[in-house]
Amino acid sequence: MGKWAIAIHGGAGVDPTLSDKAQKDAKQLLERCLKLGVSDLRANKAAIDVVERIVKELEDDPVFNAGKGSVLTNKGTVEMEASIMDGQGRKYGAVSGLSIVKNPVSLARRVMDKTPHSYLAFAGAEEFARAQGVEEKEKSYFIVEDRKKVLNYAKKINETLFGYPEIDSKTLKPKGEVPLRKNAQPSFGYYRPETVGCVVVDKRGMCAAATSTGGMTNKMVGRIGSAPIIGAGTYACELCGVSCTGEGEFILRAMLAREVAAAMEYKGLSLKEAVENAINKRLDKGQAGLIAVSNKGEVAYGFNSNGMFRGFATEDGMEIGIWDKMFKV
Ligand SMILES: NC(=O)C[C@H](N)C(=O)O
Repeated sequence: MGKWAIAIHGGAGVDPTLSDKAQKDAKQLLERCLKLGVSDLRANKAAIDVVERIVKELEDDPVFNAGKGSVLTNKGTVEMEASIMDGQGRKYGAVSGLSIVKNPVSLARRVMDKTPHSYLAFAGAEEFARAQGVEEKEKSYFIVEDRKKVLNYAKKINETLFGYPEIDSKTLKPKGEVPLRKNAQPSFGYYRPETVGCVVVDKRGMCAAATSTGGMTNKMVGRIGSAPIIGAGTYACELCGVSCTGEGEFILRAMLAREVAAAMEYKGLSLKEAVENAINKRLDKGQAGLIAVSNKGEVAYGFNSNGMFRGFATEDGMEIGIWDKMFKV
């Protein structure tokens, strides 16, 4: 039997004014999810089942931007999306435009397992969800108060911002100078990214990846980001599993997740080298991060944002971090 490994993220780009309590809540959630993943892996569960289970947990908790607690569109609605990929056979399923499905990642899994297709969106995806009997919730279940405040704030200020301005968490106004986006691309703010993802290699050396998100605050209704797109937000093959987070438009252009796998496959780079290559060379613009595992049981991560909620576990232990440093737990 080979070495298992698991990594999770709760989004790249962290509000610099994030309270200690919010940081603690995020770390506790990451730790709880890692522990669940570790016990599943020790019990010989398959990588694809573990990534689905852990992303479900992350969706159910309002701490991050996925499932309950998703960020809001420019119309104040929720449009969730998710994808899952099994490295064994390179099978993939994705969903977008969900407003009542409790666990988008599980619907993505059903698209992969139970349809001849790979990707369902909006009304068709929700019709499929109903036919499958997956759990649904009222629209209000997904919307938490804090996300409304952030949407109002995003609407009030200049929409062509780059990354995070320093935000005073009480007044929700920028502290000091607001960094203006150079070469503005997407014309919406970038607040509370916090997408979630999980990558796993199980004891048999099988890799899997899953990513789930509400997208970006103030996104146009109908906008699809990187999280559900194969090769951009999520990728898994025989060599590795990758989940990305950050400014979707740039992740899409870079095909960031596939870039890690391709560098390993065709250039023979190690997992760590391939991750560094993707973050440093393929992301010319935009803030993003990613987590990855290899079929040898290695873990790697990288980000060019001011931080990334993340954690990983191997037989050697468990580490969690938000800013530059990782801490053993
Ligand atoms: N925070 C994120 O990771 C957002 C996601 N990549 C998107 O573009 O929707």
